[in-house]
Amino acid sequence: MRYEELTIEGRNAVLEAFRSGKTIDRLFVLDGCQDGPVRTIVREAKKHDTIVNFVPKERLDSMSETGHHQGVMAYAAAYEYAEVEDILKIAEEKGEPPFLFLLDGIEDPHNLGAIIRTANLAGAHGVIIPKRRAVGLTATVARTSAGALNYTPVAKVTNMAATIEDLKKRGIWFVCADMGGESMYRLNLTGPIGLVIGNEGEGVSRLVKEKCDMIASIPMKGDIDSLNASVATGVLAYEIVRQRLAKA
Ligand SMILES: C[S@@+](CC[C@H](N)C(=O)[O-])C[C@H]1O[C@@H](n2cnc3c(N)ncnc32)[C@H](O)[C@@H]1O
Repeated sequence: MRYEELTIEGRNAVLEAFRSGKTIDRLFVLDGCQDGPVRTIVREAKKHDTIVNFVPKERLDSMSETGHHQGVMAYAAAYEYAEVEDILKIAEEKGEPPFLFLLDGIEDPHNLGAIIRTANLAGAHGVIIPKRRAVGLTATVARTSAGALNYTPVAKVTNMAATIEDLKKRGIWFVCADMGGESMYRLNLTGPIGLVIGNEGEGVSRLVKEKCDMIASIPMKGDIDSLNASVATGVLAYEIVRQRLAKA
């Protein structure tokens, strides 16, 4: 495991962090804020022996990375990046064929957070992101994931193409999401699978695309050229879920 500092902002994200057992060092609450959800969070903090600081709005605003603290912020001791092996182990323990998301350079933290949220709810075992030229696990990512980041492991790798090559040897098939591929409705997406999603501007890099076994497209009928990366992830992930359920 590798560690990074993490600021958690927003009521839902902070509450989920407590409930998932994450170690929260300090909780900051807007002075005078006493409504039900905030009282629940403060109760959780006391249960976990977390220091609670009541601070003025200006202090919270100056600490906030996202501007959306909703009167509640927390410092987590660390965020744990998983290893790819940890993700495979989760699939094995659940007795399920691995279902992974590989993000080839997502830069927008809102997209990454939304994708982690989808990964969690679609039953993906983990998310793999590259070390360079991509957003990492920031406070905005944590907040946008709506707590999913506490449950869905995220691994960082140096070389996405090499990771795919390695995982292919272990029986995982890779489907590249791209506008110029085969309709996703005609592909068999039921086996151990890695869904590869491209960068918001450049799409999936040539090297990574070449390593993939299939290229899947979501049919588009409108006038513009592509879906948002997190929307495309959601649509494809749920086609994978549908096919797996239909086969079960
Ligand atoms: C905003 S798109 C990238 C658009 C970029 N201009 C390009 O030409 O690739 C971000 C990613 O979302 C996925 N995506 C978007 N629309 C898609 C579609 N209709 N079918 C499959 N994947 C799609 C792809 O993985 C794509 O790389």
